[in-house]
Amino acid sequence: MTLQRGLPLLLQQYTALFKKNLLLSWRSKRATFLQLFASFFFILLIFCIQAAMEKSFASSTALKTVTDPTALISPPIPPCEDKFFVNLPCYDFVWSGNRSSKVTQIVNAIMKNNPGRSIPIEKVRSFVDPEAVDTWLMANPLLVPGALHFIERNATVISYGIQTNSTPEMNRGRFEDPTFKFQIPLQIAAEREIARSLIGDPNFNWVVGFKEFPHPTIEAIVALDTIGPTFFLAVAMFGFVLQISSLITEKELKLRQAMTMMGVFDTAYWLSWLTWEGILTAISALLTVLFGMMFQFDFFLKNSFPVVFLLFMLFQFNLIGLAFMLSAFISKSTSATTVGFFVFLVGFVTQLATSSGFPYAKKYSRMIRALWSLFPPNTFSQGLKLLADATSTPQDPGISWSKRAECGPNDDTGCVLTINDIYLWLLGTFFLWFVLALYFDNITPNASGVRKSIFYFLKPGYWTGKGGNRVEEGGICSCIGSVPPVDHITPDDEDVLEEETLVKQHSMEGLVDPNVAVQIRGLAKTYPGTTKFGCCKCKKTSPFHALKGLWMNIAKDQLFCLLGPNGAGKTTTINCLTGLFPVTGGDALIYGNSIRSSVGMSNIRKMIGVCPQFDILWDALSGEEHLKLFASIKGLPPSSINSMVEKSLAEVKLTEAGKIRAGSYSGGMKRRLSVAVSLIGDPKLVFLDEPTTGMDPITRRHVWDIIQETKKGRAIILTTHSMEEADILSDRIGIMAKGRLRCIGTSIRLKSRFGTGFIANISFVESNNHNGEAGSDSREPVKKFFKDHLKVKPIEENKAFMTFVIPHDKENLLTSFFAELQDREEEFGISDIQLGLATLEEVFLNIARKAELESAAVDGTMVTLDLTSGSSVEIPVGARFIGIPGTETAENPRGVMVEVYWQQDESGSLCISGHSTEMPIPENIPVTDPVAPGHGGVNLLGRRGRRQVQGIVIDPEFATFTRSGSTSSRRFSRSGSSRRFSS
Ligand SMILES: Nc1ncnc2c1ncn2[C@@H]1O[C@H](COP(=O)(O)OP(=O)(O)OP(=O)(O)O)[C@@H](O)[C@H]1O
Repeated sequence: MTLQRGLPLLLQQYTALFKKNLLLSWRSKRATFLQLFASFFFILLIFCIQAAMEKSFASSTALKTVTDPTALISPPIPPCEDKFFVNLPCYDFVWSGNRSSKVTQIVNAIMKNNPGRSIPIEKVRSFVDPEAVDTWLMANPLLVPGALHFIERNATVISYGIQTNSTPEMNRGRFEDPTFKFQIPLQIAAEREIARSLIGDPNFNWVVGFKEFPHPTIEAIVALDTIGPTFFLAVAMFGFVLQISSLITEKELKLRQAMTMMGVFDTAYWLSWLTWEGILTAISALLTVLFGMMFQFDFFLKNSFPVVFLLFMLFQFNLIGLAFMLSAFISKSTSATTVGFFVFLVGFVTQLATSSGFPYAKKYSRMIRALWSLFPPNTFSQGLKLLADATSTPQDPGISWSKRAECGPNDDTGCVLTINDIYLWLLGTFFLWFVLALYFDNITPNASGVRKSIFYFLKPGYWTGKGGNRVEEGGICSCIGSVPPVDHITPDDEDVLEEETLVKQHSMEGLVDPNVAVQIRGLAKTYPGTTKFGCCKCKKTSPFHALKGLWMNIAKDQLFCLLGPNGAGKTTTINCLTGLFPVTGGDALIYGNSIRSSVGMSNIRKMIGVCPQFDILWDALSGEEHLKLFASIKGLPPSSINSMVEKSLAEVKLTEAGKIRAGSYSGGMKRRLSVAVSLIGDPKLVFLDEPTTGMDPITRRHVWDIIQETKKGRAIILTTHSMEEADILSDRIGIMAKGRLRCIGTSIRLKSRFGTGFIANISFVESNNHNGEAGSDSREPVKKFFKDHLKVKPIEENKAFMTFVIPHDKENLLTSFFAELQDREEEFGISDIQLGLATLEEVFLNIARKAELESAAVDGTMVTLDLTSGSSVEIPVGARFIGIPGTETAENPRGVMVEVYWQQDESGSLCISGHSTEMPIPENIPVTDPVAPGHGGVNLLGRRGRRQVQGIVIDPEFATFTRSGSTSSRRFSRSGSSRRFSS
């Protein structure tokens, strides 16, 4: 099948990714609804706030057109309780000058003649002079709204003064003007009653009226002006947070990494997000303007539609660019809301400063304005201000499209920025964010801690596609220490050495065997140690050699199984081969393409399929959609995608579930889908990293069938922790430990070379009373037969069967031995004889133990073996047979020993699971102590502070003893390759 390349592939990827984005938004309806319709709720809120404000200012005639103003005629002195803020009991007014009887009469007349209400005596208080009033006021705050001070100068002159608080008061949105409410009524009353007193006519008519000018509406209440910037920033935050969260989720779940492995173009990835977010932003801005018009805001009605729409759209689009850039620095999708909240808070504060005039006025320097305008909420806030100013009074016509580059009539900033300038700023800063987003995306470490160099764009190869995609490790702010070289160790295993020699020979001769799919040439990977400089401390990690030089060939049409304990370097090998990690040394050729060259790697990506250890799935997409997406990314011809996807789903038995979202799949279904993804596009080389993890036995068998089927015509590299899986599926197995290949070959070869030997299972006929003998006695002859001929005892026995382990060195005796045993089956009461090789699990454990032992020898790692006898000895990690010092007796002149059983803990390290019963150390067994010379009885300080004895290490090569029981339960599986001797 010819895969798409170049521009058609870019377009195909772009379309598929765009569709993926659309589906993700569609599937998270609530979030998308909020992103699009949040403006409705905020505009409704602004509308309500505006209505409330208009209500509280209803008495203000500035908000109305006044053609026939009504006069305010001789307003009465109001009761003091009407004052907004007053302490009770209060006084309607106080006065001074009470030594004058004339003045007292005048005040009495004021109280009596107050229009509409006589003022009672207890509501008025008199004083001698103004100083006495001041002293009283000082001691009794908020008890009276005003004071009158009278002085009788002579018979025809009475002076008066008024004392009131002139500060207007606000209470719950109402406004109290002390001049009109208290001062003027007091003034009119005082003047009226002084005049009547002087004239001597108590009914003298004294009427004073107040009337404002007729006027049109002078001002409008624009709530949008004050709260608009904050509210619209909040609206834009929904899109911002969702965008950051989508991008980071794809990074966090390594979906981005998986797409990269499949050869996605960065351009297609970013453009697909940009277009989709552009569409959402445009719809959201359009809805904002329409809702604003629906609620009859002058801001939206008077300013021309494109002017307002463009401001909202460019602002939200700009924030999306900012989200792209910030996403490069965030590694957890849960942080998206925190980042959104932080940006909102900063925006809120800077918008407050902007609305107070900073720095968009001539008095501020251009530089400050430019820096301030980099943050989108600031320019947006200024844009809103310009549009709000242009509609602040009913007479203002708003800004039309043609006048967008002109300063408005109400512009009090000295015209430093027009709405058109704001568009240009928002557009310019968007491109700045976008370019920075691409740059930081490349130079900040991805989920695997890999990034490009900070000057990657300066390398010509980056632009020509020939190089420049090289990746390195460590954070931008971390210094990578020098990487110590890996010592080359000649493998001690003959098969590994042979493989290495063959590959080296091919490599030197420049030969590539046509049957070889992958040739690994001394692949080495060292994770660099880094030094991170924090504010108070310096964090150092040392370099770690994860791969120490791998040499091997993996043939076409072959399934190669890579086994090894946790941390052996299997995933690292796969990550290096798939180009996710840069290699430190060596190389690998995949169908002749070097993984060290970018061109080679881009060719390799087209011919590989990868099923990583983790599931590369979007919860919201169905199985079918996943396969279609990855098929498009790989460049399958569009016409073949549907049929290919159907076939793949059928292969992994997901046809029924194909339309269901992957989020509701079980763990096994997800793994099967990941396997299907790796096989899409008929890749020539497939990497399966623990593909059956988490599957039930039935599903696992099914996936094995799929793998068996797909083996034809392609190479598969499989890693697994299931020995059964490796045994069944693999053509060849390599076992790695501590970054090195420890053995390589077919399953049978490994079992025969590294297993304990042969396992013989003898089953007995049901009647245990054969030949008249009873109970276990009936089996004694069989035991004796094994002991006499092969010198082995049973490792397990019960009524029905016995199990013997026969060492390899007895192999030449086996044919005649089993022939005789078969002949005497009836005599021994045997119903079935099975002979098998040791299991792969045993091989694996032996190799892992050996590697641990080696590493313990280098590191000197010792552990304490607590013996059932109560004593304890220090032994090297991984040692199998241990002699106990000080146990020499006349009967056992060499002392006793135990076999130590090991298992791996959660971190993959070996730990003791038990030991056998003590047995005599046979004659002529060499004993070695790899850790401390002068073995046997070296005294060490034990973990409880006691002196502890170091055990004697006995070389397992010579330790061909039979086991006679153990302190831990050990089961020997009777599966594996076996020869069957059946009666
Ligand atoms: N990015 C990294 N930085 C530093 N060390 C790492 C990094 N990735 C892996 N390692 C180390 O490299 C070693 C090999 O890891 P790797 O994941 O290849 O092992 P593995 O054989 O695949 O193990 P498993 O069976 O658990 O998947 C481990 O000790 C691991 O801690």
